[in-house]
Amino acid sequence: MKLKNPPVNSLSLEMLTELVINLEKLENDKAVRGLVLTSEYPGIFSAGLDLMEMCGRNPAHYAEYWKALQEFWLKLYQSSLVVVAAINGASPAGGCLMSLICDYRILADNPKYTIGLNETLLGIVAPFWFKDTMVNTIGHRASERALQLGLLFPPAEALQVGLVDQVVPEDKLQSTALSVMAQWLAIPDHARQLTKTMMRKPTVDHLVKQRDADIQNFVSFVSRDSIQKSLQMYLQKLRQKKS
Ligand SMILES: CCC/C=C/C(=O)SCCNC(=O)CCNC(=O)[C@H](O)C(C)(C)COP(=O)([O-])OP(=O)([O-])OC[C@H]1O[C@@H](n2cnc3c(N)ncnc32)[C@H](O)[C@@H]1OP(=O)([O-])[O-]
Repeated sequence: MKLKNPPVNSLSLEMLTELVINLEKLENDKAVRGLVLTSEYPGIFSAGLDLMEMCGRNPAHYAEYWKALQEFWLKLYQSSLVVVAAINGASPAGGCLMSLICDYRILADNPKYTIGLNETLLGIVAPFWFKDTMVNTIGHRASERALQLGLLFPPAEALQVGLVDQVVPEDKLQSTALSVMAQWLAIPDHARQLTKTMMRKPTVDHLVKQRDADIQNFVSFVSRDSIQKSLQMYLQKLRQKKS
């Protein structure tokens, strides 16, 4: 599956909805057992959550957006398919989250392709289920440091901390993803799927139990004037960088 939402594959409401629909289609297709997730635009895997969905909208919109994000996370994190992320570009914040909920991550070796949960740099806070997903991947201490500092790791560091499983030359990314997929598909589906469920259930339950409270929390957080100001300033910085 190639992510294709120009210019930066941000996770807009529409994009999240499409992703969930397409995942469902693939999961219902008995001929499909695995999915390689990559970007149509080499250089950018995904810029993460769409800042335009979080700026200057009303509370009902924020609630709808957050619910769609939760839905996507729940769907992909619990997918019966083997999901390999072939990360061919920058992967900040929600882009990193999307890779973390796959089963295996391969990052193309390019110093510009950084990955991490950088929310604090925007003056916002990664929610507990982003944090849980990261802790499950790289452990508590490394997550605490990465989250507080909003670290975006270049490939060698991402590999060292365990945020990705492999770093390969850019032209080997797709072939590596396919050989990793073959290795995972050699395992009987039912045993692998039950094991995945067993490993991920506590993290899933944590969110499922608090879904509504988490939505309320996001809505009141993102509606604050101070947060709106931080997000606007960050967007302005992105635009200035461009000019
Ligand atoms: C509690 C909440 C938790 C939050 C989690 C998140 O994921 S928060 C998200 C955290 N995400 C980040 O911190 C990542 C921020 N983004 C980046 O760091 C870079 O865009 C890049 C490295 C992804 C690509 O670099 P590049 O030099 O190739 O591209 P460029 O920089 O020139 O951008 C092109 C256009 O896209 C625009 N735009 C960009 N991102 C977003 C976005 N997320 N959304 C919407 N729009 C976005 C940008 O403004 C510009 O628009 P313009 O001026 O044409 O109207």
